[in-house]
Amino acid sequence: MSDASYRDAIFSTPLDRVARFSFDEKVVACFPDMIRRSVPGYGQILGMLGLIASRHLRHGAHVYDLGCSLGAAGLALAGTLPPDAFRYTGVDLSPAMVARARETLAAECPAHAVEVIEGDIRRLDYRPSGMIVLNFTLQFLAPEDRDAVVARLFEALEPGGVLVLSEKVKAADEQENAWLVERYHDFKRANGYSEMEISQKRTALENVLVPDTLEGHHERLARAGFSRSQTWFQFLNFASLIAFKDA
Ligand SMILES: Nc1ncnc2c1ncn2[C@@H]1O[C@H](C[S@+](CC[C@H]([NH3+])C(=O)[O-])CC(=O)[O-])[C@@H](O)[C@H]1O
Ligand SMILES: O=C(O)C(=O)Cc1ccccc1
Repeated sequence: MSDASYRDAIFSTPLDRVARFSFDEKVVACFPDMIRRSVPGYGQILGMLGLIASRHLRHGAHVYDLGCSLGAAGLALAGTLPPDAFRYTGVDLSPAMVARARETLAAECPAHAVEVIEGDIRRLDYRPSGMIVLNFTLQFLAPEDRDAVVARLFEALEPGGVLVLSEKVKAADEQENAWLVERYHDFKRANGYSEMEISQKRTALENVLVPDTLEGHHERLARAGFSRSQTWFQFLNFASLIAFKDA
């Protein structure tokens, strides 16, 4: 097993048939580079997680990071909060991600209470938690599965708990959406992706990453029981929301 991280060149050669995007070994090997060059505001959102936790998390509470990939949210929390401040469970469906996340967290924050489990967030038996992070994960679930998952997360949160939900979003207005998508492609070009990479990845993500509107997210959070939710971050068509469970 290697802990090297590579530049994302997954869609850089022409493919006869572009397969559906999946979180396999090839993606894991270049994931930090891929997400940094492909998700506007990714680093800033992670940087805020520790600050949000230090304001909202009861000392020693449990935190879930659902669709944790390489455990970046766990690393961000451990970088801000002392070892006794929280217990962290990262969950991911991809065995390759889970293996790599375990190695990284063990090496980077050995004093913190962190674990990573391989599992499907649609079927997990959730334990009571003070904070739940869904950082760019809900967008990969089939739209018909999203309501039930968010409702179960509301039930798992303790009174006063928070859900942080980051997502690629679409605008309801067609012209507004087209402008955001075009500027997002400019953002990718500026980060070194070619026309071919942008277009082949777009094809690979069709029906795999299905964005909702921001309004759709707030409505779903309200249906799940959250009395209050707000958008605290947006950079082009990428946004992060926080939802509060009453104390
Ligand atoms: N049903 C599922 N159950 C569990 N995991 C899933 C499921 N479906 C997809 N995943 C996992 O959700 C993650 C989405 S990436 C999250 C980034 C991370 N949060 C980060 O802050 O770096 C987002 C992106 O790559 O744009 C992948 O690791 C999938 O295996
Ligand atoms: O790259 C894209 O087009 C995205 O929408 C973001 C992304 C980042 C990492 C994996 C899948 C999608």
